[in-house]
Amino acid sequence: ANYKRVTCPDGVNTATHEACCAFFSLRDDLQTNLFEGECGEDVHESLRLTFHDGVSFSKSGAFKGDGADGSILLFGNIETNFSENLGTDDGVDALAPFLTRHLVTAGDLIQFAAATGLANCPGAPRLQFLVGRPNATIPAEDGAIPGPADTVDTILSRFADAGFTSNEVIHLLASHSVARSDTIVPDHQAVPFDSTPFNFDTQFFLEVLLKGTAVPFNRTTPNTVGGEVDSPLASEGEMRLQSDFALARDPRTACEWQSMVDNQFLMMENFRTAMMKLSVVGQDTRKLVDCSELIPEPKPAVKLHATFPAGTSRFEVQQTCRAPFPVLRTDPGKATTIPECPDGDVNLADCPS
Ligand code: HEM
Ligand SMILES: [Ca+2]
Ligand SMILES: [Mn+2]
Repeated sequence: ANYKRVTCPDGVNTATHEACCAFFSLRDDLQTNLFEGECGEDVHESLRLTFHDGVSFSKSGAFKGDGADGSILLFGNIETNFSENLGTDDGVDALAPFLTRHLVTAGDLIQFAAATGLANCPGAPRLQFLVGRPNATIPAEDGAIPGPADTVDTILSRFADAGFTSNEVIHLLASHSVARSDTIVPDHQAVPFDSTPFNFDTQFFLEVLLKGTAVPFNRTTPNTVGGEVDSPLASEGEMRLQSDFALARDPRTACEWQSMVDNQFLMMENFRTAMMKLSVVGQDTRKLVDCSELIPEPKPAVKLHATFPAGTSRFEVQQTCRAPFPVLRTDPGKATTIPECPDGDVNLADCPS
């Protein structure tokens, strides 16, 4: 019965299964020495690794690899060079030391770092966490991860081959509510995808639906090769991915996308459920042990309702789904700068650590 708890070798903690014991000290180490209790860059990068590790899997056999097996950490010198994995070397470099300090597998480490770190993001769901993914023995293959310049057809078929429905693809993109690009805008890092990159809120789903007008940093044209299109908040420093733009408007996915605008709890539940799947792609779940008890209770949402950023309104919504659009307030005043640090600071150079 599951009420029996084991005492861990550390003599302090108890757990439902001894396989969970290694994660107490890992959790403290990650929170203290990497995430610092915040929803910052290292949390975002860790969360992104779950995608680049897991979606390399292929049901059809078109690509070799065992999915959420930690291959991107263990074969980082190979996989981080794939063009769609541009920028993942940051997350790999950040997590690698934890692999040597703790007796856990690389696949478990990626999922644990993502779930633990995400709990620092206000409004995030508490993710399931299973233990026991064997270490990857081979690297993933190049070409398996869809990129931001890809068509909706390409993206949906690649995700389908990894085991995901089109609805689940949209659910996973809630991750882009806590996301910034380091590689697409030339000479700029940490360029956000929504106006609240440190909050797991529905602003992302709203803002991607607004009419794009320009690209950030006074450039004249988007980096289309890099998958960039015009953003609605260029003067605030926000950018937009072509893939997000297209998925928000495609007849196959637009209604699923719109359904999460101003629906915090639906977005949380959708993401939690889709992440249960992403975290075990290619794995035999019968051999995994549930250690979800190790995942902290996430910070509550600070902004329950989506708002039109100052200067925008429902007239800028490019709606292709026929369902009624939620009625939202517009932020008062003039457009404000998007914070660059989790503590609200607007200068990247001043972020802690
Ligand atoms: C259609 C599929 C997807 C595409 C084309 C895509 C593309 C991208 C791109 C181009 C970046 C910016 C990387 C950089 O320049 O630093 C990014 C960032 C990010 N992506 Fe995705 N992504 C997709 C799906 C996902 C999924 C499924 C997840 C996780 C569940 C995810 C999580 C993230 C996160 C958290 C970041 C931010 C990383 C950071 O701030 O450092 N993405 N994505
Ligand atoms: Ca956000
Ligand atoms: Mn980054």
